[in-house]
Amino acid sequence: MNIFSQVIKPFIHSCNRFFSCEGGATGFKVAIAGASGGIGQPLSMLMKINPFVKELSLFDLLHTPGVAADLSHIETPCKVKAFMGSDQRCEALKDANVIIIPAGVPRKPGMTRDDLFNVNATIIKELAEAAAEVAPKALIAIITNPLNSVVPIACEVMKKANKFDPRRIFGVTTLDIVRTNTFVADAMKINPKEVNVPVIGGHAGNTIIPLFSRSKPHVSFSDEQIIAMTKRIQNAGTEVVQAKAGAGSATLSMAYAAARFANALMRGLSGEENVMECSYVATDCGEASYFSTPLVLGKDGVKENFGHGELNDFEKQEVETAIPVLIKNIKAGVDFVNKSK
Ligand SMILES: NC(=O)C1=CN([C@@H]2O[C@H](COP(=O)(O)OP(=O)(O)OC[C@H]3O[C@@H](n4cnc5c(N)ncnc54)[C@H](O)[C@@H]3O)[C@@H](O)[C@H]2O)C=CC1
Ligand SMILES: O=C([O-])CC(=O)C(=O)O
Repeated sequence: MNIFSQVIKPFIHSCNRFFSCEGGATGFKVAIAGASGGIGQPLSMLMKINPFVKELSLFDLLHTPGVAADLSHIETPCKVKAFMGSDQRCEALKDANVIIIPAGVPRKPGMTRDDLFNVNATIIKELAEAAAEVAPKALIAIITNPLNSVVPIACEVMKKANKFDPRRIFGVTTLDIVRTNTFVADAMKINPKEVNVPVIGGHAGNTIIPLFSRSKPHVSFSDEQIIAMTKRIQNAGTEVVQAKAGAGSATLSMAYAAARFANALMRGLSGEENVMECSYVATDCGEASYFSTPLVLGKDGVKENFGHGELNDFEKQEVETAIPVLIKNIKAGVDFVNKSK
């Protein structure tokens, strides 16, 4: 049996949310930092079988030669290269079109995402410094937590290096959308592929704001159902952390979500029109200087930021609650870079 034509190709066609490439397979270099981890390994596999990817550069402090050797046997044209240790960081990222960053520690039960700041802030700072030097035009998709703070860290580093382009740095919030679509589809007893609900704000607790008023298809949930579902989405990461009972946080669903987002970035890069995803980016649309909103993606990253658009009263209240939390999270990231001159 030919695994590629009989298994992977049909799988790719059935997953059009993260494998459609209408613009044609131009062939991009994708670098993954944190490639040996719980997210990094399945994400690397999904990139190896993505038709847009011609070169996959795997970077981590550990184990990348083994991960790369394993992936390199998959029968797709994409070439896989391994880079291990801090002294290979720059070589790994050099001239990448897309850099995806799941490097850093995950939560254990009882921890908040903010508890990861002390370790992960430095990791993001070092990776952003390397990207500024060797891949200043890359689209950078950051997964690492606390997302609300580390995206500002990457942007501040780029500003210092005079390489900042707000269109090119993204906090990946796609897992919140993926979860919302799944939970809505379950409640409506329909196929999740038919559901699309934007999720705005940030990526921690009550900064995660699903917009049921803009759900496609329209949902007619009661106020109680909306409140319960919003709380479940805001707590979904913790739900996985508790279920894994000390063995980390969401990895497989996150790898899926990151693959969907990276594919959207590459669809935009390849010239496809009307590619839309929500992501946490630098913005001047509101009170918080970083906010996740629906975006159109193009050849230079963000082509258009729609802001959060029209909200109902419940959603307005959720945004008001989120803003001071986001402002505090953003300040922590900005201060971290500016204090460690
Ligand atoms: N944005 C989101 O929706 C989500 C974010 N996350 C976050 O993603 C991050 C990674 O999670 P997992 O993959 O489960 O963790 P993991 O511990 O399984 O993997 C992290 C990997 O990063 C590597 N790493 C550590 N320091 C590094 C450095 N300086 N350079 C390159 N690689 C380095 C480690 O060696 C390890 O292989 C965590 O911070 C977690 O909180 C997790 C799920 C969802
Ligand atoms: O909850 C965590 O620590 C990981 C994460 O961000 C998520 O699953 O949404």
